[in-house]
Amino acid sequence: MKFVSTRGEAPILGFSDALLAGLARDGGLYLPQSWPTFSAADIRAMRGLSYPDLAIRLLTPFVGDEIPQATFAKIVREAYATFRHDAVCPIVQHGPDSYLLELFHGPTLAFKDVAMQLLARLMDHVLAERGQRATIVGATSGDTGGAAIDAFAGRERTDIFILFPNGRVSPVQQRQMTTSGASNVHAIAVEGNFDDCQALVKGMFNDHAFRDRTMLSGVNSINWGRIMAQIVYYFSSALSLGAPDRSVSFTVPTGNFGDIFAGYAAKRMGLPVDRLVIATNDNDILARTLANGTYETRGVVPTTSPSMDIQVSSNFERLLFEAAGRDAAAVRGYMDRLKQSGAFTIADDHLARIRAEFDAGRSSMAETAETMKSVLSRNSYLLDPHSAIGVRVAQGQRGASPMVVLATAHPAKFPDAVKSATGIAPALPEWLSDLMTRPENYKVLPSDPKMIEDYVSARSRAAAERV
Ligand SMILES: Cc1ncc(COP(=O)(O)O)c(C=O)c1O
Ligand SMILES: N[C@@H](CCOP(=O)(O)O)C(=O)O
Repeated sequence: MKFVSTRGEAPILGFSDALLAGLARDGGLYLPQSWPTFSAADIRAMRGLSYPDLAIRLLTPFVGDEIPQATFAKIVREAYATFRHDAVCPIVQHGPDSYLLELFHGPTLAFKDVAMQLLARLMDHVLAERGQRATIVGATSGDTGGAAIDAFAGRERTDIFILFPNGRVSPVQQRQMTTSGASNVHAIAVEGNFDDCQALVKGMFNDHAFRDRTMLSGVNSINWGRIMAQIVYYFSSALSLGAPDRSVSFTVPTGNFGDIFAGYAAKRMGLPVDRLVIATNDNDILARTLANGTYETRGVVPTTSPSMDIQVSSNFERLLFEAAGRDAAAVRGYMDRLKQSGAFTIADDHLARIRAEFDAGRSSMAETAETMKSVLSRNSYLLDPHSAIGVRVAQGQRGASPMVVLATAHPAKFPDAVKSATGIAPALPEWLSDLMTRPENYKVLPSDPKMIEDYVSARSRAAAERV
């Protein structure tokens, strides 16, 4: 399997190189050159597989022979042994034909663990085989950072630098990033919002001299390895609801568009997915784009679902590439207009293809709080604010297929928002019970590309080896 950039001007890479590259050298995002597909009979034969076995079956076509099958299987099993639920990503029913896909049973209580536990082990393996070190950079609105730090802490071949918006993540999220104590972990509180952090990370990738000197690699969903791993739970949940003999719809709390793009990938691979519904908070750029065809950035508004306080939704570029019939020049045109004027209008035929697969809705902070309260009184189920956005938006959808809402985080990550909506302060699980008293270690830096690069460069062992 080879991987191509959405902008068509970067080298075509094999799996291991795409994994280490993160962002393509032309600023684009890697995608498989063609989608591996599974027939209905293939999918039927997946029924009853454990989550790790399903992951091995679905992901092997992407990995190919670059990692020996037995090694890949061992890595997958180790990654999912870190989860506290036997099913890894269980589904629970919360209404007639309505289900929640619980993605928060990993070490840091958010869906990011599903991909990150696998990605860290895969990168470690590839780096060890090559005898190399890498410098990992990531931007986070709260959950990616904690998951990445948990997965990479203490790993000999990587130094990890996570940029988070100072004062805009929940206290639990902040401490998951700042209390690891591992010497290869560097948490950086940036004076700015998530989009600033993401722009700084992309800027480091686009500075090719810096990129090459530090052996830069990324763990945001710009990395294909992240999306790939997230495909599996679309299959696992749909299989348990009768796929491939029944179609299933999904509503996905969305920010950077990585999670829902994994649902789109699952559909391309043969899973009978009916509708993919984008659920946004007040930062509703994607809901507006689907409604009026213009992708237009506005200022980020802080909300009670901080992980989704995002305007520049990176993975939408992958969808544009697909909707444009994989026309990289069209994607470059859209991205140039975004850079120049903060907006672009999607061509009618591209928009029609997007609307054929996706719907979108928005939940305000008041609606989200009201949903947390009503689901608690109706189902005795405590939602986190991000999952509540999914539930709220799904309520406005009508269709013949069962609706699965992705429950992307545990309520204990956002105790203030949950308490103010429901009166209940959710407790952290026992393995995190001392989190709020552990000593913190992080650096506050301005949103200044040069200062961030200098900070990373001075602490990167991969860069030191190149001096
Ligand atoms: C809890 C939670 N829900 C939803 C999202 C949105 O996911 P995505 O960025 O993949 O669209 C995020 C972060 O991205 C998150 O942390
Ligand atoms: N919500 C995310 C934002 C980064 O998204 P990613 O999926 O591209 O890593 C977070 O919690 O950091």
